[in-house]
This record gives sequence, structure tokens and C-alpha cells, in this order.
Amino acid sequence: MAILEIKSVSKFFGGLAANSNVSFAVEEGMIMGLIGPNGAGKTTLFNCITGYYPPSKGEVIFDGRRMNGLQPDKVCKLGMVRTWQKVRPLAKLSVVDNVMVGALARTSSLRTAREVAMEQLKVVRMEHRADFLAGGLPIGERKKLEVARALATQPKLLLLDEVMGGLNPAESEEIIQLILDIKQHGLTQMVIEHDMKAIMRISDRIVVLTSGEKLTEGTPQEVVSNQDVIDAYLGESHA
Ligand SMILES: Nc1ncnc2c1ncn2[C@@H]1O[C@H](COP(=O)(O)OP(=O)(O)OP(=O)(O)O)[C@@H](O)[C@H]1O
Repeated sequence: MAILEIKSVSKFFGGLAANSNVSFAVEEGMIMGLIGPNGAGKTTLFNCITGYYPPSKGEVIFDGRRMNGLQPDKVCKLGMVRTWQKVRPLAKLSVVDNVMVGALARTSSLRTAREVAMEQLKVVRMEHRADFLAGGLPIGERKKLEVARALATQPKLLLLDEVMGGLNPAESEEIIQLILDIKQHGLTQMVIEHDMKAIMRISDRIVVLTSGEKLTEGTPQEVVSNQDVIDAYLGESHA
């Protein structure tokens, strides 16, 4: 069953079509990759899906419900949460307090929020950092903190925006394993990523955007051998 349906979504900024007539569906339990060159409209689409921008046209249907026009906090309560490419933790709060901010989307009890936050810190293997100031974390741990905060909202669909960006190969590998672990627990994910090897490994299907439009969609193998994708995005090195 599709947990998310994107139906002919367009987003205009003045005369620029950042997304143009984009349609696809994300099935429950899968990892959907979203790739495309810089400026292709990937982040804009995440923003349209999660309520940060209202789509100019088209529909976002999540869990059978039309989401157009709902604010991000409402979208989050309904079970869809995103991470940001540029992670900005609350620097002067501890790691666990940052994750509690996510948990408080579901409960008003600080005790419950703390318990949920500690569970999610275990998932990202950062429980030993719970009392550390978030502002002092290196980039790899900031990225994992961002994932823990999102998980603490107890989503049905997690959208990750370049969670491996700026990480070294060992840190990226840790994130890949984390994404696969999260999938094992049944959570549906949508992932924007520039690292082709990583996106090929983790995705069940991939949507390719160029200049705001959907170029194609398919399994990683189908996408990587598609001549239009090679011409528009991958270049000769992947041919
Ligand atoms: N708030 C905005 N106002 C005006 N133009 C915008 C806005 N947000 C994005 N754009 C433009 O929309 C287009 C798509 O941008 P977007 O950030 O969605 O692409 P992207 O595929 O995520 O790129 P990248 O891989 O570099 O992160 C770009 O031309 C960008 O300049």
C-alpha cells in the first residue's frame, strides 16, 4: 500500500518551476531514493511534502489524507518528519534535550519525552553523549543527532535530506547501516543523497529529478542503466 502519493506536484517561485508536475508513490516499508543534479528541486519537493511550502499545484496524499496547506507541526503529528541538509542543533542544550524536543511532539510529559529520547539515542548509538552540549558535537554526530530527533517524533515516514553530506567514508557507512536498521524496524524512508554508491545500496526504488521534472523512476539498476539519467546526471563515468 502507498503511504505517500505525490500527484502532479508543482512549485513555482515567480517564473521558476522548482518542481513541475511531479508524480510518484512511496510504498509502506520501502526506501525511496530521490536524486538529481544541484538545483533539480529535491529539497523543494521535501518542503512541499512536509508542509514547509504549500505546493502551487497538485496533491500530497499521506496515509490516505490530503496534506496540502497543513503546517509542518501538524504534518509531523500525522507522522511525517524530515531532517535538514544543514543541521542546526540547539547548541546550548544537551544532546538528550535536543532529542526531547522531537519527542515532545507526541507527549507533554517530560519524563516520557526523556525516555523516548534515550531510546532513540541508543538507536543512533549516541547514548554516551546524552549530557554533552549539542554545539560541541562533530559533524558526524550532529547528523546522527538530527536523525534521533526526527525518530523521537515517532514518524511513519522519515525523510532524510543529504544526511551523508560532508561525512567521511566511515561516518557515511555508519549512516548507511543506520538507515538499513531503521528499515528493518519497518519505518518507511525517503532519502535525498548525492552519493550514488550509497543511494544504490539503500534504495528499493529511485526517483530522478532534473530541472524540477521527474526524469524517470525505477529500481537502482534500472535507473543507473537509463540513458537519459546517464546523459543528464551520471555522466560517462557511470555509463
Ligand atoms: N525559497 C526559494 N525561493 C526562490 N527560489 C528557490 C527557493 N528554494 C529553491 N529555489 C530554487 O528552486 C530550484 C530548486 O532548488 P532545490 O534546493 O529544491 O534543489 P536541490 O535539487 O535540492 O539542489 P541541491 O542538490 O543543490 O540541494 C533552484 O533553482 C533554487 O534556486
